[in-house]
Amino acid sequence: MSEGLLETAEAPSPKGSREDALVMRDVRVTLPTGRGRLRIIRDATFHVGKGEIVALAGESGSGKSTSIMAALRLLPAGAQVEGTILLDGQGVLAMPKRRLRDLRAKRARLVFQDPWRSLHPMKRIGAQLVESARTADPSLSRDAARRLAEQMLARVGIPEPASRMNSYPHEVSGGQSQRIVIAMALVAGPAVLFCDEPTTALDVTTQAQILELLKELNRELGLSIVIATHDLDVIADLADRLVVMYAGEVVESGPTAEVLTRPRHPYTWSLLRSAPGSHEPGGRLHTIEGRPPGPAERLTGCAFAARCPSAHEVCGSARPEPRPVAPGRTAACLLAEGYGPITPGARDEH
Ligand SMILES: Nc1ncnc2c1ncn2[C@@H]1O[C@H](COP(=O)(O)OP(=O)(O)OP(=O)(O)O)[C@@H](O)[C@H]1O
Repeated sequence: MSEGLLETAEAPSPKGSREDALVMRDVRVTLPTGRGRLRIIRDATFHVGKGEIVALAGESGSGKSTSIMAALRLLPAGAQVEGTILLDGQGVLAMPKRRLRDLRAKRARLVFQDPWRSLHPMKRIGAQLVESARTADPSLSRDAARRLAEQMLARVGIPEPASRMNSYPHEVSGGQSQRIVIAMALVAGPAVLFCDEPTTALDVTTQAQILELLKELNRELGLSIVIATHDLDVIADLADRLVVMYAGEVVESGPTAEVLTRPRHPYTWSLLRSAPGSHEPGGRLHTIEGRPPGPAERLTGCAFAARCPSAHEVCGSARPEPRPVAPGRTAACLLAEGYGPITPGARDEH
């Protein structure tokens, strides 16, 4: 778990520095299962700059949630995490439990897909907000915490916040609950907000409103946001940078607009092609054929090779490492550098 290299990094590097909100470097996660210990994350490297919104994208099971839980050290008992994780400038993996709890109460907060997971059903909303504020700052008086809670409820768009404080979670809608969960995070004054599919359980209109709220909070408070999603449409408008994951690996990363318009990894290209809204002129929606390899499968080459429209023979036997392919961009594809941008039918061209 060496952090030596990062200590000397001054300017933001492709792999991040202590100045970043989050640095994940060569992170490997294994989990104990009925089938033995399985490797869930393989050498994942990415960073989230201060004030940046970074999306983790990929199909279900690609390792987005596990990466977030590893960053917060919230993985189930028995999980083994190797590599380097710096959250708000602090090494997470060797951190004593008390400091870790402090970090999670104040500086790094998590918003789940299901707001009910964060709200106590039997406690009034106001009491939960006050508790969150006072856990983060025990010097805060009950009155000051209530005022802050009301302010934050208003900030996230809850009408009549003072009277809402007296409601129970079951008395508000799903969209409002998610706003309340975000307010619960905000009263702590966090530096980083982790959002794991924060809008998947919501209807389309509410989804758009929550995403707009996240954007505003990022702009106004300088909040760094890490958002896991399998929905490329969601991130296109929200994220500054995109980290694409496949089978527990980071296969591509870079500024969102660039990655979405000129993907350098065939998986990103396939994902884009399969996204709703990217219909071909005939109106056909594509799906990526086949399935990603599971964590129990032994890989000799590229994890995407079996499904890749551009695969060469070498892809089945050589494992690609993420490499810089343009300023601020990486791709883990043997073809990304030597063969230029990935396009349909690329295999036929070589
Ligand atoms: N506690 C666990 N025990 C065993 N395997 C797990 C556990 N948690 C996750 N996994 C496995 O780890 C892999 C990555 O899961 P993860 O939930 O991180 O993916 P994801 O990209 O967030 O997917 P989703 O979009 O469905 O949430 C999957 O193969 C999953 O089955």
